[in-house]
Amino acid sequence: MPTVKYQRGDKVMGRWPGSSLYYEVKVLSFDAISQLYTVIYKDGTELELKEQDIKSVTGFQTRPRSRSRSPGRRRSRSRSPARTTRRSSSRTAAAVATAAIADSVLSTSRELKLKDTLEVRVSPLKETKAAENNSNNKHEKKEENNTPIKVNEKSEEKVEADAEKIQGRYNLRRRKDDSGAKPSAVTAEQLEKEPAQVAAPSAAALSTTLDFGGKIGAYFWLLFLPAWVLFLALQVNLEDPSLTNFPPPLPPLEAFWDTQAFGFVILWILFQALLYILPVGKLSEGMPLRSGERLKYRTNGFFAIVVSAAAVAAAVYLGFDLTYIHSHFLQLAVASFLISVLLSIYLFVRSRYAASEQLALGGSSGNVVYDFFKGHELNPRVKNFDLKFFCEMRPGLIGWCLINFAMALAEMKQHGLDAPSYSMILVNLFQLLYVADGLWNEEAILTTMDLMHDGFGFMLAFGDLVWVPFTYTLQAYYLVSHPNPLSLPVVTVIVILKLVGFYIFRKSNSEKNAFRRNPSDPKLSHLRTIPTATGKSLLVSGWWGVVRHPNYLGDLIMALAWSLPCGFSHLLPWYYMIYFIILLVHRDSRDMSECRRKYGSAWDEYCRTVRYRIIPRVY
Ligand SMILES: NC(=O)C1=CN([C@@H]2O[C@H](COP(=O)(O)OP(=O)(O)OC[C@H]3O[C@@H](n4cnc5c(N)ncnc54)[C@H](OP(=O)(O)O)[C@@H]3O)[C@@H](O)[C@H]2O)C=CC1
Ligand SMILES: CC(C)CCC[C@@H](C)[C@H]1CC=C2C3=C(CC[C@@]21C)[C@@]1(C)CC[C@H](O)C(C)(C)[C@@H]1CC3
Repeated sequence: MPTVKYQRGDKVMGRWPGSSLYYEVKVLSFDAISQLYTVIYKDGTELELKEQDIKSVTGFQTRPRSRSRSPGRRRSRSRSPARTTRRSSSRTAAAVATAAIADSVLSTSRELKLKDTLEVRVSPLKETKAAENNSNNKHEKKEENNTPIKVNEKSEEKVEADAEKIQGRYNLRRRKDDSGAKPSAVTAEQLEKEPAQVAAPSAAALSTTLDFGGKIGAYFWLLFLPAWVLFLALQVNLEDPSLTNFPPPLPPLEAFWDTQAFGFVILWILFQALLYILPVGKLSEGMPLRSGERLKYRTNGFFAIVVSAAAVAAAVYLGFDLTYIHSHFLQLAVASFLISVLLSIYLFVRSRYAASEQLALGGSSGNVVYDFFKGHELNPRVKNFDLKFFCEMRPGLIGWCLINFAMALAEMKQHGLDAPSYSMILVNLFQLLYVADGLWNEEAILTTMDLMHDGFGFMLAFGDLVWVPFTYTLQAYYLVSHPNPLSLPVVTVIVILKLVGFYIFRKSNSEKNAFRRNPSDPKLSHLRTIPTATGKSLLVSGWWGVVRHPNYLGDLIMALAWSLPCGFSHLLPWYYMIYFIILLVHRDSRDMSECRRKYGSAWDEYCRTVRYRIIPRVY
């Protein structure tokens, strides 16, 4: 850090975002582009601060306070993270944040009513202690959902809202670093005893660690993913689709391209775009961005799938042969691939001109190939048209159902059936339910990792436009030429399995979504939570108290129910299940690092309380 005011390793006073309180912090790094310092508080919480929010220890003076304060508040206020970690391990940055937020709110609003509420709110020692007890699996004392108080829900909401606003105003930024560093593992003692180690981590540790195998990985995935789709598309048509048939017979080069197929894909995307922009349905707010802004999204996905179904029915009625999709699967996939590449190039170029506030943290490695692959801009929009949201929820997802339906028609045509087979019906209905449910609850996608954290680049563009419609449909495609008759009892068992998975998936996703949208929701008041330094809490009972990713568990059970109708003669229809296990295990570990960095010791406490990641007592 050559020309910056504070150097790596300096002990300085850092303002707690949203408050006028300063705590001792160590400078870890400085980012010349964003002009932000990454600092570490004594309890291990890492934040990014602007220079104006940092003061040198020597020049620092405690602000004299003339306002009268209750003993509760005084006690809470007098503790810095530093003192806390040394004296009482129960005091986390969460408590500090609560005090800080309350302090700021009080400074700006002197309404007596709010102050009264905050007097209760800012006595977090007890609650934090309770949370700690929970973490030791004692759970005797129930921590209420709207911890630390359950006195005045209205005021609580106001405080949450203020906290959000404040965070936005102060541009609170987290450090993107996938090194797996555990902030909470860095104790005050370490800061005292091993300043060199903590204050000056290696360059490697400080540099942004890259997902997906880094730069080399990006080259690999760029080549492997399209090749893999091609491989599967060629395999599924073989009489004996098997890994032993490698390489599958390649068709002549000209067979890969069909201008008409390309035209159909373009038409489909335009049609979906038209439905997306229609002023029908709700305008939902996304989660607050770093700037504090909340983007609006037109969540009319269910309307889009209903209109699409009507349009497809009309086309069939008018004589369009949908089995074209079966016979031109490869050409449609190639056309979609081309579109995803063009889109990714556009996204990459525009990300170069995007303001730093609009970029995803960690999306920039400086390496063109990696940045192209991973995506850099968080919410690329053309006017109000959100490209990431649109691509993730519309053409590919609804296209998946369209292709499945076309496979059912192809099966009937190929085998001269009056109706599709049981296995085909199950696969079609199960996956239609999954997609329709996703579109019905479209707002919930706004609290998922992809929308909140990931940049939009090749990985998601390809994933949304090629991977989903052309690999998630392989079970239906497989059944066209590999019938698998099912008895009614087997059908019943598979249906029950699907419903169980769906119940877990939907309930857990809705619980988290409702909690993130309104932590004071009375319907969730029976749930225990852990407060965190960011002002957000973590659910520690209910679905999110069973395992850390109950939604993944439900999703995996559903995936099993999708493969079972295809039988056990080949591995290919089980491909989705295998891929999905790998994807979700990887997503879970990405999310773990992200949450650990975000929530520090509170996350570790959550992990101690909820020990298993996806499958209770197994994993
Ligand atoms: N079919 C498919 O191909 C795929 C399906 N999916 C499905 O999509 C859905 C979304 O998945 P994904 O985005 O990966 O992950 P989640 O919806 O599980 O989101 C993870 C986020 O939830 C929040 N969170 C974690 N633990 C808690 C807790 N205890 N209390 C409150 N909030 C918590 C954190 O965000 P914060 O604290 O910042 O709010 C965390 O980053 C899942 O159901 C998944 O199965 C996902 C990928 C592919
Ligand atoms: C190409 C890569 C190897 C992997 C790309 C991953 C993407 C295909 C998935 C990432 C997250 C997704 C989600 C859904 C579809 C698959 C992708 C895009 C989802 C929209 C499916 C429907 C669900 O109901 C959902 C919960 C809304 C899903 C959200 C995540």
